[in-house]
Amino acid sequence: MQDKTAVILMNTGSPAAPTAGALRTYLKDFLSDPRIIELPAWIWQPILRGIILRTRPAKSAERYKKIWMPDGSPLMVYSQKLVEALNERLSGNTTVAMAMKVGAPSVKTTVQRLKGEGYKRFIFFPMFAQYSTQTTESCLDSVRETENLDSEGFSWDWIKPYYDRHEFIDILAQKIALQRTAGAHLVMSFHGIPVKSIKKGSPYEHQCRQTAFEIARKLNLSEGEYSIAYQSRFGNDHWLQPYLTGHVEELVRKGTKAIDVVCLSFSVDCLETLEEIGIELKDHFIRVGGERFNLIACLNDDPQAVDFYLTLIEEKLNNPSF
Ligand SMILES: C=CC1=C(C)c2cc3[nH]c(cc4nc(cc5[nH]c(cc1n2)c(C)c5CCC(=O)O)C(CCC(=O)O)=C4C)c(C)c3C=C
Ligand SMILES: [Fe+2]
Ligand SMILES: [Fe+2]
Repeated sequence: MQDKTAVILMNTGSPAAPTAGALRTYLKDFLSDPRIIELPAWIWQPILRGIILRTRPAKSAERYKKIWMPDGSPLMVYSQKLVEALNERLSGNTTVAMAMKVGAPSVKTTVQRLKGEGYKRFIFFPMFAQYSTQTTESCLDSVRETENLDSEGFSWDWIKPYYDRHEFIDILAQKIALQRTAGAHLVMSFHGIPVKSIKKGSPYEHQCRQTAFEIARKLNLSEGEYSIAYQSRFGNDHWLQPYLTGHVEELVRKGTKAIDVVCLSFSVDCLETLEEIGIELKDHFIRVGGERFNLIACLNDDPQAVDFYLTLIEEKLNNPSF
């Protein structure tokens, strides 16, 4: 009989509550990750502790309050729904759980719990379609830091980025087609990262563009009907361009009055989609002269997405090299 296998969905994680105190703990952890801020600690930590952690927690808490759900942050609520949907479809020796890079549940506590329940094989599934050191690799760092995963009798592997998988493209194209508004320009938004990461060899930009081009091809969109932009710039470094805010201003200047925005770096809706795009960007678009703004939902626990994630999990389960 095969060893009991646990599949662990991974994401960045959310604060425990939409309060300044919880945000301080969360941001301290998040922004101390050398994958996120690639500066030597002796330069970065005084800035983080002396400036950022004095001002950002309260501001971020106000943003989280706007989108917080009765059961928690949208990221955690949708991730939990995904875990439940996948568990309903998997039987026998395989279970699905989640673990977050920052906050709870951590990889360490999740693995400890599952080991206690007799699980021997672990498949980690970073829920990011495009590879980046800031997300995928940061999640894998916490796996590597988890004690005894490589010890006798245990094994682990991970599911690779799926930015160009035809099932993924097909599902997204279908969702976009269903949620589009007539005559609107489609903005495909990806999370930004610093350009210096690309110069060091990150495939992230290439993978984002592949996702976008494949979706555009599937939807038969011509060049003027869609565009790519990068959201959420943090700090003063050069990040991937065009920056989303300036990009929508430019669209309005050129006469576009209606846009649909789809956020393709995220598997589930979160602060960065619901508040940053759905509230802040929408307000900005209307303020600068836009008329119709429509945010297309992430895949979340959509049944077709669940089918696709099952395919990726089953491919890994059946991989004899595991
Ligand atoms: C330099 C800073 C950051 C980089 C680079 C970055 C890349 C990056 N992030 C995501 C996805 C998520 N980020 C989330 C929260 C979050 N991210 C940063 C900073 C960087 N991210 C901060 C400071 C925060 C905290 C929130 C805030 O105060 O702005 C989240 C969680 C959101 C939630 O709902 O809880 C996600 C998801 C991607 C995909 C990405 C690069 C590819
Ligand atoms: Fe982020
Ligand atoms: Fe962000």
